[in-house]
Amino acid sequence: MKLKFTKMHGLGNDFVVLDGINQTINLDRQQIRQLADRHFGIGCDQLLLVEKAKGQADFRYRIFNADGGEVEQCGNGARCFVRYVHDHDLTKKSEIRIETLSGVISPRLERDGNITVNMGKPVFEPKQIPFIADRCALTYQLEMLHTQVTICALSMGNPHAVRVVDDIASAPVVTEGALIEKHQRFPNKVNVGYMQVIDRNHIKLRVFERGAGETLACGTGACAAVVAGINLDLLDYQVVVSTQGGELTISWQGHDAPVWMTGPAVTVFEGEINL
Ligand SMILES: N[C@H](CCC[C@H](N)C(=O)O)C(=O)O
Repeated sequence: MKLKFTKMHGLGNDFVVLDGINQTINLDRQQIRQLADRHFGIGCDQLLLVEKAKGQADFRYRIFNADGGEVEQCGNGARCFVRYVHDHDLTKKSEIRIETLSGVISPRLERDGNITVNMGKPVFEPKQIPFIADRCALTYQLEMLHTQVTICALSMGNPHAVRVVDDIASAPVVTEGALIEKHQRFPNKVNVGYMQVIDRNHIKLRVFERGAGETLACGTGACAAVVAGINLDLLDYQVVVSTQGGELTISWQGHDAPVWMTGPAVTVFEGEINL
């Protein structure tokens, strides 16, 4: 099967984007893993599928991690999605509504080339983790680590666990992140963010992503970290998030307000692959 694809990234979080409107796409988990493989395939953190909307939105947006699992949300991917549908003449609108497994989000192309996305409302998930939730901070014994770890567990449509650390460079992102990702406290596994607070309007962030490992940037992870930081009274309502791949601007007014994310989206190349 010949498959046309577009290679894109949002701050180095990279994607294979497929047009499921003008070509029929039926990939199984193994085929997605193969496309995402950086040696035997194209290579990406996530595969994004553009489809016709099922409801009133403009498009359906499906997201698959490099391990082949389909997930609820991807923030960097949402910015690439709107850039893609514009560049491929699938829409003339500068703001679109896209259906995801966790609801409808609306990315908007800005005049400066950046993209702003209403990422929806954060949800704190004490109910899913049987521990006493002190605001959003859950302190519990991580059996595998035999240490006391304090995290904020919340959802941006996809699950996130956020830790505040003093030094992002030495944070145990790959070792501890891999353990928390699959910890039994998170029945659907979890994305693990490590946040260093620089000041009330600036953090540094690294994320060990569920189903992909550490990525250069994570959009929903940036949203989750800012929400957690505001909730812990460490941050003001608008924050620059410095990731290894570049900067995102995240804002959240608190309570029932949605989280807003602004950042870039880049097309690297178009290609075709025999699968
Ligand atoms: N690994 C995530 C999906 C991709 C999220 C990330 N790439 C973003 O930009 O939000 C999960 O399993 O929920």
